[in-house]
Amino acid sequence: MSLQIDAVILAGGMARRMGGDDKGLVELNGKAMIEHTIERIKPQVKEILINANRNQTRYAEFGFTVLSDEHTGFLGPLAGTITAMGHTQADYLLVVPCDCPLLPRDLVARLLAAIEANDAELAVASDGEREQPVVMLLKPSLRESMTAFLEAGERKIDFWYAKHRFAVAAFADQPNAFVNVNTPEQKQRLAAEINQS
Ligand SMILES: Nc1nc2c(ncn2[C@@H]2O[C@H](COP(=O)(O)OP(=O)(O)OP(=O)(O)O)[C@@H](O)[C@H]2O)c(=O)[nH]1
Ligand SMILES: [Mg+2]
Repeated sequence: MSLQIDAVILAGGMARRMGGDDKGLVELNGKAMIEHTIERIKPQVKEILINANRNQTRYAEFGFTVLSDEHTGFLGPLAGTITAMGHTQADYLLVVPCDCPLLPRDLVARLLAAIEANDAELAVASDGEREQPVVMLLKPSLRESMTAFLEAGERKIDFWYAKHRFAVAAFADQPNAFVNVNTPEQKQRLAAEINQS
């Protein structure tokens, strides 16, 4: 029996560095930023959930369920992850941000392999040097632990998963995999690179 894997794309932040524009919806090379992420992730999972705290109607136009944070007040990516964990029946939930348009096409396969090889509860991606805390595959049953952590006032995902059996999947062979767009300048630079490639 094969495992069911769903994904949540986190687009629930304030995007202050983007100047307040909704980061998932800003245009990058003719598409909304989140559409790049959707294209990379869709072939790898069963269902996609989009986590957004504004412009929900626009996000719904992509054809997936849109969820807003249960814990309101922009408490960070943990809040969006907790919400999605409560809305999936999958064996594993893939968590990715909306602002990494070049995510690996073998992201799920390698995160899952890392979990299985290490008998871990979750796996986090790494670019070979640094862990990418918003890119992980985890069991939805970890929801209670994550909720307790958030409700204790904690916000940092890497501090949370450090308390669990976690594995790291390195993607050193894909140098651009986790290129992250936080500012209009980073967006322009990436657009130019994509056009050249
Ligand atoms: N659900 C939810 N997601 C968040 C929240 N804050 C950040 N995120 C998401 O976490 C990921 C990484 O966050 P950042 O790159 O810092 O995005 P951001 O917070 O919108 O941007 P800045 O305000 O410029 O830091 C992005 O996919 C965000 O959408 C939040 O309060 N709730
Ligand atoms: Mg932020």
